[in-house]
Amino acid sequence: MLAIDTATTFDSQSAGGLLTSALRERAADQHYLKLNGLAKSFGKTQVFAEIEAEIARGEFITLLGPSGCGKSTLLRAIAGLNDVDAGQIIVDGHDITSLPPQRRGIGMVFQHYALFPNMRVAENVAFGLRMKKVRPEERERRVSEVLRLVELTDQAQRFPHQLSGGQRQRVALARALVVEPQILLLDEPLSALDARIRRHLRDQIRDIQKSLGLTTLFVTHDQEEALLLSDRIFLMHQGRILQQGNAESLYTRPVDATAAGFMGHYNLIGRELARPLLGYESDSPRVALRPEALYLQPDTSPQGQQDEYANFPTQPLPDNAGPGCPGVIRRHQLLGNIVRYEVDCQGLRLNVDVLNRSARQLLPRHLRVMLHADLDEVQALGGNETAATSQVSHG
Ligand SMILES: Nc1ncnc2c1ncn2[C@@H]1O[C@H](COP(=O)(O)OP(=O)(O)OP(=O)(O)O)[C@@H](O)[C@H]1O
Repeated sequence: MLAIDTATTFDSQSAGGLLTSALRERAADQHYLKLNGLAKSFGKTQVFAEIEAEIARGEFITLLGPSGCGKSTLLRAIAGLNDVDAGQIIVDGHDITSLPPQRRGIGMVFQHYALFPNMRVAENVAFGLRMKKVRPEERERRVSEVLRLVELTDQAQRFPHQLSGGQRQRVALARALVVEPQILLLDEPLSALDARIRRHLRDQIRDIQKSLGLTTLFVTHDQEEALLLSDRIFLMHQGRILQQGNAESLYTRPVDATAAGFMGHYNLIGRELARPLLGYESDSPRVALRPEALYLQPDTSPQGQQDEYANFPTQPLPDNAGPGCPGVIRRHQLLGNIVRYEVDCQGLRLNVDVLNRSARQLLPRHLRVMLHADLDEVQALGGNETAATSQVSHG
């Protein structure tokens, strides 16, 4: 009896202990990389300020924003290539803010692959290990492993000038990975590549990152790339993180007009037009609506051009469709499987996306249409659209 009691007590204590340490570990994993109040200026130019972020172990984060908003400088600061004026960078509980780059355990790939032209692929990849005085047999094992990972085994003995742009960038990636970094930083690694290679390498990077569970920060100004790749996106504007969240929350719930303007080709509509145009009452000064949340129908009023509606693309209206507002097609752009129409309505030019099913269904310029909004998708926006408030939405 006593033995059983003792055993029970012992078990529950050890289980409790295990549980606590598992919880502690999980909590530490959630805050694996912390950026606390980072700020940086070059002379009088403030590049970024008040950067606050918590990144989980294994997360893929994209820093997204227009040119000059401070993405690269922030990434370089995390790598230790730039110092910061204020704030801390914490990795796994350790403050690395003042450590030199080589002691941070961070790998970085730049837009322009800085490979050594006189070294073969395998030597380029082995360089970091050589610097760390890793033994030759271990070096060889790790180089061949990482070359296999980036699918370059067959190119190991080539020189950089004998490789395509995509292959060179994969060498750069292999070079960053071979030293087994804790964090991988990618500064627009795809932007010098053509569209097809870019898509392939993008998928490859994501697969490798997932298979290694590697905490990764990726810089781009391409919103499609950000939406496709990321666990979370940090949308940057003028040196601040304007909004952070997963792709769905950034795309469908922008915090303000700046975020809306950058993320989804949103239509921004002032309060005074929201009612006549959409049939939407708003207390906010502006509302935003994605192009795919607007629907086109033939104009059945006497002014409509009945004989031109024969091939009108059928688009069932959503349950909560607005009453409709007459408009006129001004032009269209073909975006692959989407046709984006510009439609004039109440003095505004609005973007409307329609599935590109058939060339016969393309709507001609000057056609009169009715425009209906999906009222469930209307986003009311705050007043100060350029304010750099940071909203965290893990949604
Ligand atoms: N070494 C430097 N000295 C002075 N100003 C700099 C320096 N590096 C960057 N800047 C300035 O800091 C601002 C942010 O630059 P940064 O390269 O971080 O932006 P970015 O968002 O990465 O832009 P891009 O997408 O064009 O690369 C820019 O105004 C740039 O001119």
